Amino acid sequence: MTALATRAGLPALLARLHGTPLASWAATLPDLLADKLARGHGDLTRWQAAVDALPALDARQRELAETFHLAGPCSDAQRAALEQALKGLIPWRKGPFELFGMHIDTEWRSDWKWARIAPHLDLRGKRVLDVGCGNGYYQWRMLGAGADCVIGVDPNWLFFCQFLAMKHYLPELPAWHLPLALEELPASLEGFDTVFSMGVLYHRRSPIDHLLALKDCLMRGGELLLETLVVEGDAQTVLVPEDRYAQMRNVWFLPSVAALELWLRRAGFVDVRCIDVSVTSVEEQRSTEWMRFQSLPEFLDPQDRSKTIEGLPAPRRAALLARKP
Ligand SMILES: Nc1ncnc2c1ncn2[C@@H]1O[C@H](C[S@+](CC[C@H]([NH3+])C(=O)[O-])CC(=O)[O-])[C@@H](O)[C@H]1O
Repeated sequence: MTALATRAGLPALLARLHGTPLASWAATLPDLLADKLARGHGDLTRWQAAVDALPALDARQRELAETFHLAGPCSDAQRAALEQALKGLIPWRKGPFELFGMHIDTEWRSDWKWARIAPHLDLRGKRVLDVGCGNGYYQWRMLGAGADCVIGVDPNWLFFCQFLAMKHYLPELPAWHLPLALEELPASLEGFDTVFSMGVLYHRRSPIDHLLALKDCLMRGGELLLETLVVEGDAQTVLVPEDRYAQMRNVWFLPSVAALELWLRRAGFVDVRCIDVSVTSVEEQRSTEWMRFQSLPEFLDPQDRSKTIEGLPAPRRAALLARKP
């Protein structure tokens, strides 16, 4: 097993999943990951070096329930080394993270989204899958909400390395990040109590197939939390952008909440309900020192912030809960 796979905590993951419906899948992961790592990504060596440069620090105080905050003894020299290593993993999109007196001011206030969603969930003792987990920000917050273990999948190698940076300080916590797309999981895993898909559906060309794949990961009675971009309208309203949406190229389907509820029911979910609809503000998504590219303020029409720069409805996101019967 490569050093990176070991650092990703695969041996502990295999031990954790022993005796569960996920055990046979887990057994395939070392080879799968080794194969992925061999093909890697051009920048992976640089990002890996940044993770390797993180100073050894004891995060003896941790707060994951209310926010992400780690603290413990840290000299000025160690804090400078920490900052340099973490800046080697820029851009930081999801967060914020507070560690050893350093604040990573990420592009997104992901804590705001979590505050809207978390009160509607009971994750205590649950085995959770976070599809499109990004850098794992929510995985740590899910543990803070009492989840028993959280596996995230996301094919992005930078986000994988950002996750490893946090795991460096929380090595024994039951969170794992696998650099895989949902489509790379086997059919009918049926091993999770709760599955999250946040910010992924609109990137999929076949949204109903995405819902079916998420259902396949759930045990009977398990719960899906689906969060995605929506538009206003009735059960037959869906926006398909002609080209870009808020400058993003790979956006396909933006349904209304009613249409999304219908899709979920057609995909075989029950107890479908919308728990939140929020228009994304320019305070929630913006450029920062840790993400210097353009962000939402530049993607909206400067004369009319209710529209994107392409003249489409500005980002509005809905979170829905649904159960697998
Ligand atoms: N097929 C796929 N399988 C798994 N992951 C994928 C796939 N396609 C894209 N991704 C990943 O899905 C994430 C979408 S971001 C949401 C992050 C977090 N969930 C959030 O809710 O902030 C979008 C946003 O900013 O909302 C990216 O990290 C992709 O690499």
